[in-house]
Amino acid sequence: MAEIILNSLAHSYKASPQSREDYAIRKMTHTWRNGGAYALLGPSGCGKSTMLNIISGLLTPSEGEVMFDNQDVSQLAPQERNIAQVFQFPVVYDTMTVYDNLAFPLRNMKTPEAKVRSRVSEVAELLELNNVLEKRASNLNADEKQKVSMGRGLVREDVSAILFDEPLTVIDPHLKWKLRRKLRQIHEQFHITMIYVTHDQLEAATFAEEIAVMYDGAIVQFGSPRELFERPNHTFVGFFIGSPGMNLLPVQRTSDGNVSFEDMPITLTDAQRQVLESTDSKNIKVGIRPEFVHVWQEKRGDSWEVSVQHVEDLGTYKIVTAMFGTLPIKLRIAEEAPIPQGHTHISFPAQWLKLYIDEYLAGEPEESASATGGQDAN
Ligand SMILES: Nc1ncnc2c1ncn2[C@@H]1O[C@H](COP(=O)(O)OP(=O)(O)OP(=O)(O)O)[C@@H](O)[C@H]1O
Repeated sequence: MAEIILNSLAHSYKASPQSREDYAIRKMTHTWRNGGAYALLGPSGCGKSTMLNIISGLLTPSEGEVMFDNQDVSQLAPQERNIAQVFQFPVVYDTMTVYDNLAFPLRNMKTPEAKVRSRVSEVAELLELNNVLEKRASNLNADEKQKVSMGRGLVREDVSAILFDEPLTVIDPHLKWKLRRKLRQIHEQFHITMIYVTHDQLEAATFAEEIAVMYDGAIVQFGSPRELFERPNHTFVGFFIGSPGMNLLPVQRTSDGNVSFEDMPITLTDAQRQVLESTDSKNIKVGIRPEFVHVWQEKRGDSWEVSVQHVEDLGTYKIVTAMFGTLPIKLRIAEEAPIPQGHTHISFPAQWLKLYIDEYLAGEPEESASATGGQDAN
């Protein structure tokens, strides 16, 4: 097991990168603590696989260092790094039995056969592969093959970390949930550093204690699922996490230090006003999650009227789409709440109204500051 530090890391697939766009990973410093269960979450093409391959040594970064427990492993080959990697598609030896596939990484390290037996049977039991141990891998279905791939990652006790690159893609939907829970259980049992790449927020939240959200080659936030939900550090996190994502409203400054959206004044907190004053950026947004918008039957002093466009009944709650000025916004209302018709009134509780300057969260009270990715500018 190891703490993994990515130190001023950057990667470009181009021989002589010129601009920011030429980098698949923009310069960043990030620590994956020893024994943590992490998810690396982001859309297609944001650099997740590139980062995993740099950690495992399949790829040498163009800049920066990879440290395992203070040892610089940047120049070490994958086999010297003691990392297990499970890919999207199964990697098994078709001609071997399941038992021999699982035993392979241990035998490679000249582990005594008695130890191989006990470890293989432990992992086979965890992954419910006991009944197929004597089968040839070529006779397995896709689910079973991927379980064998995972088993080969899990069988060695001495690995520094296990990296999973969208490992459940080929797995039958009803088995996915079960396997995710299983991986979590395995983590609790063995406390191995695990990094799990996915573009699915639910998958990330069920597996990980902490999630690194990656966007455009950078980790834009690193935090618990709750932190990402309640305090998105970047507009992308607000938009990407949650269902539906955060409402983001482009706003203008007003002469009293607050902001307005399409001439509707929005009052900020003192901390938000202060930080707004300290910059002259014109890229200003406010964000509020559909869950936190207050919906009122009657007009109130601090409310705005919106016109209801659409109500989607999702059983335990409803999602209302309403026009706020010219912008459609989403409101989440409880199952038992009256369904707004025609026009309704909304307000934004100060605690949940977030300010974004140049897409990054600004003006939050210090004590609620969450961990961030610590990315350098590039
Ligand atoms: N071998 C390569 N050569 C050139 N460019 C590459 C290569 N591999 C990835 N890229 C580019 O690097 C960027 C990051 O890709 P990467 O595969 O790391 O993203 P990802 O988040 O894992 O995406 P996905 O979820 O689709 O696998 C993308 O723009 C991609 O096109």
